[in-house]
Amino acid sequence: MALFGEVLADVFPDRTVLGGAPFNVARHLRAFGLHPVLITRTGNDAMREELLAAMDRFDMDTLGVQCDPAHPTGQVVVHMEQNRHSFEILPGQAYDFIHAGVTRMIALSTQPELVYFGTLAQRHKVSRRALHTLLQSIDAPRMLDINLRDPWYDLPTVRRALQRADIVKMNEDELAVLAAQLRLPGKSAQQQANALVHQFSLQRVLVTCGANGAWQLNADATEVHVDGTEKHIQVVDTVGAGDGFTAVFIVGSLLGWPVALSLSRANAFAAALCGIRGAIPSDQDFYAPFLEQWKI
Ligand SMILES: OC[C@H]1O[C@](O)(CO)[C@@H](O)[C@@H]1O
Repeated sequence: MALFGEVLADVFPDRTVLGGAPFNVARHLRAFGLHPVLITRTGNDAMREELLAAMDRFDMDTLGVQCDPAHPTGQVVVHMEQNRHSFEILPGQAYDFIHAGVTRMIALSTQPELVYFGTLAQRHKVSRRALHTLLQSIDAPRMLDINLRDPWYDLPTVRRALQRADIVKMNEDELAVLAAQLRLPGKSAQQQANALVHQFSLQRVLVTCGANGAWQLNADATEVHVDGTEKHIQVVDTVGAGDGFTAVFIVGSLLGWPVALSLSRANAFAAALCGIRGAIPSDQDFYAPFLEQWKI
């Protein structure tokens, strides 16, 4: 698997944790026994050293982590208000300058069976170009994680990303934003997702609804819905819960789990992530009950 986009430091009021959706998804995939290659770029700074050390601890491949001499490793300040959070995403970060030529070499040498990409790393033309090169170099299904981050997206980029995707994941708020901005016909979320599937020739759309579960709509209009997990979790923050969901969904797709099972396992894992600070656990024990229960 190749995952393209940002790696960054999520700076919480009490501590700093590594983050960025492609990194988060890659970290989980590795813990679940897959071999993700993260294509990203960091600064030549202490944060890079921390990231490489963490990736080494997590047994992740660092082949795709480029080094930028002029821009810092990404940072996001996470503001917390009760159980809600907002992101202050800084401009001019190393992940905006992912190099196209290097990306192509990595793509050709890894031959991934799935490519994952999001919208944040497309805010700057340099990384947009690298993503374009990646998608041109590889013939594999493409998963787009919508991840709308105000003010760092625009409609033409989102539209182009949708045109290039086979599978699209978003949360229910993002679907509502897309429905308004793309003027998708239909009153219900399902009708709007169906319009999205047809307008962009998608295989499927995956929509998460937080504690209320998730659903998937396929190109043939069939829908699979699962309720949220009943287990009570003491929420620390919900940052990265969606990325955990995505990772388990990918594992399920690659291992051939029935869709409903993938969705409910993805929900359970995402809920557990809400019980820790930031998007990724610092040690492997966090994954043990899931690995055991899912027999992977
Ligand atoms: O994209 C901005 C933010 O989104 C996350 O990836 C979670 O999905 C954070 O780790 C990051 O700071």
